[in-house]
Amino acid sequence: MTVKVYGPTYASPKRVLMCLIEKEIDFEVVLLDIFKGDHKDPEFLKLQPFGQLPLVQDGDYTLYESRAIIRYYAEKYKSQGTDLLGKTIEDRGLVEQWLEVEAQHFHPPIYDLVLHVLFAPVLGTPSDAKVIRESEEKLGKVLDIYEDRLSKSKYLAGDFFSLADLSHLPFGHYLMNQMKKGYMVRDRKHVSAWWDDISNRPSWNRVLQLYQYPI
Ligand SMILES: N[C@@H](CCC(=O)N[C@@H](CS(=O)(=O)O)C(=O)NCC(=O)O)C(=O)O
Repeated sequence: MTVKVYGPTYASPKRVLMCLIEKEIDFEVVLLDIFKGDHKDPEFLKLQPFGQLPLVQDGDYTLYESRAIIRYYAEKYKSQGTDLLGKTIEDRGLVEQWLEVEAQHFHPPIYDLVLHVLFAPVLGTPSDAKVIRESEEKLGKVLDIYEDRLSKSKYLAGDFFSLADLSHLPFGHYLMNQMKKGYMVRDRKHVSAWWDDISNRPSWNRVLQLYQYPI
């Protein structure tokens, strides 16, 4: 049964697409338009009660929350494609640690920047300069910690590319491209080298080639 990924053009679903490509898992997609409210359609809400993307359907198994989905497939298909979880339980602990750091420390400020810098002008919602300034300050402090970590380790969890690195790509792409805030990465030598390494992976370039961002 082919995995069905809902909402491939949006950022969080791109986490899932990259994981599936790295694990050599076939998939098909279901296009939805957030700007038309497709994600709030009652039929979709029966599958994803929070009305967010992604959702995946794998036969009669349905899953949402992008980070849960990538953990599921990385584990289920551990023996094929790229090993994204490390070799030992200690490796796995560090993969989980940096996945949580991405979700709890990297994502919130960058998500606020995306909303206030990119989406606000399109949606006609407020673009709050104070939120933008504070989010950039918070993100800068997070990236300083990344700079220290990546001065000692090629990737976040160790000397291997993992889900932790992968999880940063969809919103990091916004920072480096649409938001034109690449200086936040380029001003940090080790973060910059790390970003160039992970964002040049064929799997990520395949995702970008297949499914354009909406903004
Ligand atoms: N924690 C969720 C967040 C998903 C999420 O915020 N998706 C956005 C799209 S994107 O920001 O990832 O591009 C969405 O559905 N937004 C619509 C909404 O929140 O109403 C995940 O990681 O799957």
